[in-house]
Amino acid sequence: MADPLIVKICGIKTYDMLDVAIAAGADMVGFMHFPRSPRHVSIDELGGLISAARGRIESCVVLVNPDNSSVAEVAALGPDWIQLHGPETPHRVEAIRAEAGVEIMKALPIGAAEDVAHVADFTEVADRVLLDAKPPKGADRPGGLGESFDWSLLKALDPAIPFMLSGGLTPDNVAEAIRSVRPLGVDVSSGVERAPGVKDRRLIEAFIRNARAAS
Ligand SMILES: O=C(O)c1ccccc1N[C@@H]1O[C@H](COP(=O)(O)O)[C@@H](O)[C@H]1O
Repeated sequence: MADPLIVKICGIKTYDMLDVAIAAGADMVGFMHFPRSPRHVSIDELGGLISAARGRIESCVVLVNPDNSSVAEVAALGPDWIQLHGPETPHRVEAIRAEAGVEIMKALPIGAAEDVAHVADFTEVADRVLLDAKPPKGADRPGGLGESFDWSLLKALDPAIPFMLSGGLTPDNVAEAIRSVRPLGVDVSSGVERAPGVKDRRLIEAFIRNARAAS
């Protein structure tokens, strides 16, 4: 039997929405620590949210090209995962994993066949890879833009590489995404919001329901 689908709800900022994601059956929640994001939470807020998640759901802090002191500061809060969503090289991912002592998810931007070829460079240095849409030139952040990518590019990916899928997923397209690319898991942020940074309970519930039904 195939492993159960992992569903991650990212960009949670409030205790209410953390409770909603848990009650709706999510497996992971993500907290953004990146000031340019509409989902940014401060270090103090992160500490509280990670504690509230502990033992109830896996927590993941999303960082963009962090320096060693940010990694240490976040790792000390005890999240289950750190997601690296910037231009970190394989060497840097390996160093951060050693420094942090928590599981590392490496987000990789996919926009063309050459990006798919690059995924294998990260499978040994990260605990999991997350394939996201490549942001358009001039974007002010590397993710969380509600943009999807051409999933057919993933036909070229080595089928032995498990991956999470993100980028523009919504309650309406998540089932099709799962049937098309058979990911290990799905990750959503914008698609379960009613405005940038404002999560919506009904959208979270619909996303998880539709994802489970397709898996
Ligand atoms: O959410 C953000 O603002 C963000 C900023 C910087 C890096 C990553 C970010 N979000 C992550 O991007 C993917 C896809 O998001 P979406 O569903 O397309 O909005 C997801 O992992 C977000 O957490």
